[in-house]
Amino acid sequence: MGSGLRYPALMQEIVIQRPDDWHLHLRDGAMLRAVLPETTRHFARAIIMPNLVPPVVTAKDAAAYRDRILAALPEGATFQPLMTLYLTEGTDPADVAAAAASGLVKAVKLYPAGATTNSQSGVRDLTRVMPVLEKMADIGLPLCTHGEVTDAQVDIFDREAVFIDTVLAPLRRRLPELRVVMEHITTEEGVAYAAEAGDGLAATITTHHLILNRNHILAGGIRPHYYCLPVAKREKHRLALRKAATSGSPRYFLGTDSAPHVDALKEHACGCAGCFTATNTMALLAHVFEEEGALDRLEGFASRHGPAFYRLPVNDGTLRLVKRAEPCIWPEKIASDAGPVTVFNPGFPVLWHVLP
Ligand SMILES: NC(=O)N[C@@H](CC(=O)O)C(=O)O
Ligand SMILES: [Zn+2]
Ligand SMILES: [Zn+2]
Repeated sequence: MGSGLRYPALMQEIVIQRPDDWHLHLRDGAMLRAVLPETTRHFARAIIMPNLVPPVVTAKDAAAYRDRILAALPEGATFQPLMTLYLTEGTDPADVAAAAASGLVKAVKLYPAGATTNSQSGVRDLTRVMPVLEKMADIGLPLCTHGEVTDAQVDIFDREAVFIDTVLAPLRRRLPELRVVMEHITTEEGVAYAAEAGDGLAATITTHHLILNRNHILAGGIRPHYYCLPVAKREKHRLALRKAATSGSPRYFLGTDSAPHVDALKEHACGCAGCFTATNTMALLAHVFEEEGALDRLEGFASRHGPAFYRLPVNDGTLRLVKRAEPCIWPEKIASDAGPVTVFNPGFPVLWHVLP
C-alpha cells in the first residue's frame, strides 16, 4: 500500500440475510400508511402488536387488521405481517387455537392492564386466562409478554424485575410447556432470566435500549422522544443488554418496539411512551455491534434467532450495510396525516448506511 493512498470512502461492508422485526407497532389508518414504508424498506416480516383502540382480540379482528396492513403496503414491497392477538380476560381458547391453526396468528400478547400504551383491556388476573394459556401450551403458540407489574407501590425502574419474580417465574413453573417471549427486556435481571431458561423462552431487545440509559432521558433537560416503556434503566443494565444482544445466543433477538406517536402527544404535559426507530434501526444496530466487536453476530440477532424461535424459515434475500466516512442522514420526522412523528435520534454520528 502506497503512503499516498487516500482513505477510501467505503470503509467496510457486511451482507446479512434480510432481517425481521419481532415486535412492531404499526397502528392503523393515516399512521399505518405513514410508518409502514419505514419498516418494509429493510424488514421482510414483523410481529405486529395488537394494541389498537379497540384492540385486536379475535381471529376476525386480526384478519381484518392484516388486510388493512396489506392494503397499505407500498408498491412492490414484499412484506409479511405476522399477526398477534391481544389477550383479554374474555379471550376464547378455541378462537385462539383456530387462528393459530390457520396460520393467521403467530403469538398472543399479554399486557398487564395499565402497564403501557392502550393496555386498559389487558389482563388484571392471570388465573382468568389460564384456559387460554393452557391451550397455547398445548399447541405451541408463543405468549409475548409486556413484562412489567402495574402495582403503584412498585417503583417504575423495578417493575420488570418484580414481574419476573412474581408473575413470569410462577407462571412458567405452573405451565412449563408454555412458550414465552419476554418482550423488550431492559434489565440485567431480564437478561439473566432468559439466559437460564430453556428453549421454550426467548427475549427481544430493542435498538433504543442498546443506546439509552436513564440519564439520556432525564439529565440536562427532559427528552420526551427517549421516553418509552419499559423505561430505560441505569447504565449497567444497558451494558448487560449489549452483552446479551451481541453474545450470539439464540435466546435474544431483535424486536424494535418501534412505537410511533405524533409529536403533539410526545411533547406533552403527559407524554406518550414510545420511540420510533423503524427508519434507522439497522444502521444503528451495525454501529452498536461494531462498537462491541461483534459485527459478525448482527445477522444472528436480526435475521436468524427470531425465525428459529418462531419456527419459521430464514428470509430469502439479503441486506447490505456499508460503512462510509460520511454519517448517515435520516429525516428528522416522518409526516403523517395524523401529524409528524419524530425519528429516533441517537445523538451521535452513525457511519453505517443500509444500501437499497
Ligand atoms: N413501548 C412503548 O413505550 N410503547 C408501546 C407499547 C409497548 O410496547 O409497551 C406503544 O404502543 O406505544
Ligand atoms: Zn410493551
Ligand atoms: Zn411495544
